[in-house]
Amino acid sequence: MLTAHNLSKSFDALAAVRNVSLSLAAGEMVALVGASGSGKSTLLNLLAGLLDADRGTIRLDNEAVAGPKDRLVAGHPQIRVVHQEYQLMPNVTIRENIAFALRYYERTYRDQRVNELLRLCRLEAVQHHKPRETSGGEKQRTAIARAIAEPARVLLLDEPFSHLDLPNRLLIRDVLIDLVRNSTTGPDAGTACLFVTHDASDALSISDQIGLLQRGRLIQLDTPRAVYGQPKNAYAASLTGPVNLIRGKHLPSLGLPALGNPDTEYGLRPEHIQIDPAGTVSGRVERVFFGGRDTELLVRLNRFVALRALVSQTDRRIGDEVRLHIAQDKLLVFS
Ligand SMILES: Nc1ncnc2c1ncn2[C@@H]1O[C@H](COP(=O)(O)OP(=O)(O)OP(=O)(O)O)[C@@H](O)[C@H]1O
Repeated sequence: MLTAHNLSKSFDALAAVRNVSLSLAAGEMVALVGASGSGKSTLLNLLAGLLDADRGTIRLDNEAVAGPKDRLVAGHPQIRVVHQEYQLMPNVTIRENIAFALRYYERTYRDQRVNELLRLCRLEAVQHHKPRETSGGEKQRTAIARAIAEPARVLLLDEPFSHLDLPNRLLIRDVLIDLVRNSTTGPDAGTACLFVTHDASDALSISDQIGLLQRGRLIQLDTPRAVYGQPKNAYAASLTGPVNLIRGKHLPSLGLPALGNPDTEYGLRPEHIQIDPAGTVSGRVERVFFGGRDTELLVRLNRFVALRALVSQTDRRIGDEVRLHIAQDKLLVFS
């Protein structure tokens, strides 16, 4: 549906987006993940038609999405964007900000739809406040409510959950999932959503595909399971969840066979290292990170190697000696 082909964008000498191709299908959620400065917002603005690409093309169905230099009004009417700064109108209320997106609709429908969006995004209590009288999370939810007020083909969201507390984060995640999943069966069939996030758990849990950006390049685009289970490199592994990075020369101290170049990095997810009295290596607990559902331990094996292990036992203390079982077949070998 939305297809980008070989997109590139530089700011002077800095190549912010390099030769990126991707496509979004109707009913699909795609998460864009990358380190700060890796080009996520630039790519989002290119896809939205808000920034002119140096090279490459963008198409929505069969129509070219033009950049601002070729349009009277920047952007595309069927592509909605939520920026990191929200861009709310400062002098009108939250309610009026949302209603503005529905200004071409008849009054009764508009009022009813605004009420529905206020309820959906838990904004009823602040509907008569101006943006400056609301919290960061309320502003963020207003920007999202405004973006989803009427059906669109594409939603592009730049860190849509960054200011939300956990209950609101889960709420808005559900709102977006429902909207995107149900869009293919409704009369206005087919919304696709691409969202930028720094949070691996959001990317893994609600997207159909994760795109990983590294210094402007899309280094991996695949399902959450594939990206988490077979990350392309150490950077991809670290962005998608906790990982132990181990140099080849240290593998034997983990009871693993030496592989390839001694300086090559390998990865091991903490959940693949377990406390086991029959385990092949031993170490001393150096830190304990209580996580509610489980606990992560930092276990020092020797001067050079300390491993994070995800364990269900919550009674381990700093200084405890433990034996570890390492799932050898789960060693991440990067391409
Ligand atoms: N208008 C601009 N002029 C010059 N450089 C820019 C401009 N916009 C972005 N950049 C640079 O391009 C690179 C990519 O920026 P971008 O905002 O796309 O990164 P990002 O991945 O969204 O970062 P963050 O996660 O911190 O928001 C950065 O080095 C940034 O400084």
